[in-house]
Amino acid sequence: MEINVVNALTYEDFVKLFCNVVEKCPLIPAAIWSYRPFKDLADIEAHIREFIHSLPDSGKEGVLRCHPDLAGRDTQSGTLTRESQEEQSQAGMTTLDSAESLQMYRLNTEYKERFGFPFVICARLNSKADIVCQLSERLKNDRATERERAIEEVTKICSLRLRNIVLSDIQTKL
Ligand SMILES: NC(=O)NC1=NC(=O)NC1=O
Repeated sequence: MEINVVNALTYEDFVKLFCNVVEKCPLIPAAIWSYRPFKDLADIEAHIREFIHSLPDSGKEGVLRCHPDLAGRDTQSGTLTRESQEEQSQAGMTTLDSAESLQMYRLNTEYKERFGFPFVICARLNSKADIVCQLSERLKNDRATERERAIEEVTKICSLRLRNIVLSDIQTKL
């Protein structure tokens, strides 16, 4: 899809297209619409990254809290967003055996109790083993370090979701 097609979108169509590039945070495309016309896809990504990095710590933690746990309640009950469902199933999070599920539940719970927000990682770029390893490793971080690390993962998830939209045919998305 040409960037000039994106730039020509009405506000409503722009937000409808990009509403979930950051999980359950339609405020973000609603806000960056003000920066059109965009030079290219990287320009859209840069504005989203800038918006998130300019948030106060509470805002960043709010963005993180909008993410469903990996292999969590939403995954079990099938209430994930389409994007999360695809990402989690691709990382093997939807076909864990009972021991793996219990391990993810315990690690996610420990992580949330320690940091006050859920563990977030770009599932498309990690295997099941990577995710367990990262979750165990990142538990050792201090809160400020881990908040930034998790936000880094949010921007990776966002970049992949943006590419998926912009590099596919826009007409099928509206
Ligand atoms: N807690 C999470 O990391 N959730 C997710 N990561 C993804 O890439 N998709 C998700 O739903």
